[in-house]
Amino acid sequence: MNIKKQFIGGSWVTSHAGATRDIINPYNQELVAKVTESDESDAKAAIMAARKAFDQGNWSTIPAIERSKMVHDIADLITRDREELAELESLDTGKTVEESRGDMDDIAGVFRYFAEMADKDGGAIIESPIPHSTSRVVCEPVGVCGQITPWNYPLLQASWKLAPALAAGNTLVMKPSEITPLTSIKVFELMEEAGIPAGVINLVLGPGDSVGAELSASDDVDLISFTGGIETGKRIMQAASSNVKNLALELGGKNPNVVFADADFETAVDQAMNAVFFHAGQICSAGTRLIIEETIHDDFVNALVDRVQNIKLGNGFDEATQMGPLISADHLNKVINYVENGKKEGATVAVGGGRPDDPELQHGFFYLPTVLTGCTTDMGVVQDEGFGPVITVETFATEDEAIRLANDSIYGLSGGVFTHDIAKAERCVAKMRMGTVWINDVNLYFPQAPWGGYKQSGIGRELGKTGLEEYQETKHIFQNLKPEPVKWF
Ligand SMILES: NC(=O)c1ccc[n+]([C@@H]2O[C@H](COP(=O)([O-])OP(=O)(O)OC[C@H]3O[C@@H](n4cnc5c(N)ncnc54)[C@H](O)[C@@H]3O)[C@@H](O)[C@H]2O)c1
Ligand SMILES: C[N+](C)(C)CC=O
Repeated sequence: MNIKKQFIGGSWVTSHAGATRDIINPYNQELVAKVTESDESDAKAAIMAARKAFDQGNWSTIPAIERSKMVHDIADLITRDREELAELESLDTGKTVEESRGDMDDIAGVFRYFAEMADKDGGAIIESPIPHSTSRVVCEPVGVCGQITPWNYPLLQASWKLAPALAAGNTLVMKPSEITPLTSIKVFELMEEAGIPAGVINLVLGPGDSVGAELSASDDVDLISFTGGIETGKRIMQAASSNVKNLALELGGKNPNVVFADADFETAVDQAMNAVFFHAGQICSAGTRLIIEETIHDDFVNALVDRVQNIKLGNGFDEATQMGPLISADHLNKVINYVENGKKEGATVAVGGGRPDDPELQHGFFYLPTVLTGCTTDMGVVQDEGFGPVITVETFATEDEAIRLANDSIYGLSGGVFTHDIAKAERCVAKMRMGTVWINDVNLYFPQAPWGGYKQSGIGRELGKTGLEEYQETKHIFQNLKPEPVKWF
């Protein structure tokens, strides 16, 4: 089996130490690929390549329209190789190929969106309050960007960083999750094919505590953009303080989905499932906290249980499969313990609550879609991000109580409200402390709208205009048109 390599300074190279890592299919634990395993010295080499390319200016100073064209070309290549990319993503993560195909379309859309933005805004003229002067603002690239991504949406999360960084004229070093590097490797091949100059894009493959830590701490990195867990985010924030790097953090969520009794019942049940069981709940914005008006609790839970027990688990490559496995044995154990703790805290398992019996699923990291009732905000299972196919159910009697429960979290990534009463929905939305709130829908995101968290769900916003601005420095340029001595001294 060929060993997949890292990409440094325009060349595909094996790691300095020669170590390798096996990439495993979480559906059956079969070997999918072998990749080179980078270490700190590889990260340093990649940072130096990005630094040199930035300082030479052969990307940052070319006309923005040329950058725009090349970022468009990357989108076209992703569309050309959509099926191959989708299959790689499913082999690596276990998610259904149908979901992966949707991801690839979203990813191509992200590159197109930022390609369009690259040459649209040349800055602004300011009305100077000083006579005989001009004042203007221009945007420049930040410099060398370190980009660290998680395993749950490997290429989607990478695209939210790669596309705006390139559009804005930066150079970069990306480190995907060591568990799921395959689509990132492939997209670096496509970016090379699109003609991105050597040194502008660099890819290192390896663990977070060495390679990722080097990117976060290096004085030659100007910005670190991280998507992943809250504890890692805190470590990166500390490391980034070494040279006061620009910092963007997209962290976890424990997202409420508030359902009022006047909501369309079928839709709310259906969407409560979509909120949490896509990709086996391994979604930062999964609606894992169902908060239902108490008058409909029993009917709602019964309807949910009826449907949840029919979710078809299996191989993501099988058209009939609705939910794949969890990412790894470690993560499966974490979800098992999370539910067991919930039971000890007093939660009741309405459906699921363990591994499936099906002999065909025994080699994969499967966990049954699970509904826990009788939950309260003081429980760990309600407060902690389990990152599995597990939904907790709480009830409320009044609108104020619903909002209080929804906001009772250290996180603030996203939330949903289901009601026919638009005024009530707007009142709730205004009080919900989250970066994204959906009314009568769940889990929607698109390149035009910003994405990010309140509270401990992160710092900054990806996507939208703000997604480009994260990769830009703003410079004010003042010019005195009638210079003469001031004679203050
Ligand atoms: N807010 C969002 O948009 C968003 C999107 C996707 C995932 N997430 C979050 O990601 C988490 C799941 O992903 P994960 O388990 O891969 O997260 P993780 O924090 O374990 O790892 C994420 C990345 O950080 C690297 N890393 C680990 N330790 C590091 C260190 N000390 N320094 C630098 N890098 C380090 C890892 O190698 C990986 O590439 C969940 O909490 C989820 O909510 C958030
Ligand atoms: C940001 N999103 C929803 C695409 C993936 C979160 O894990």
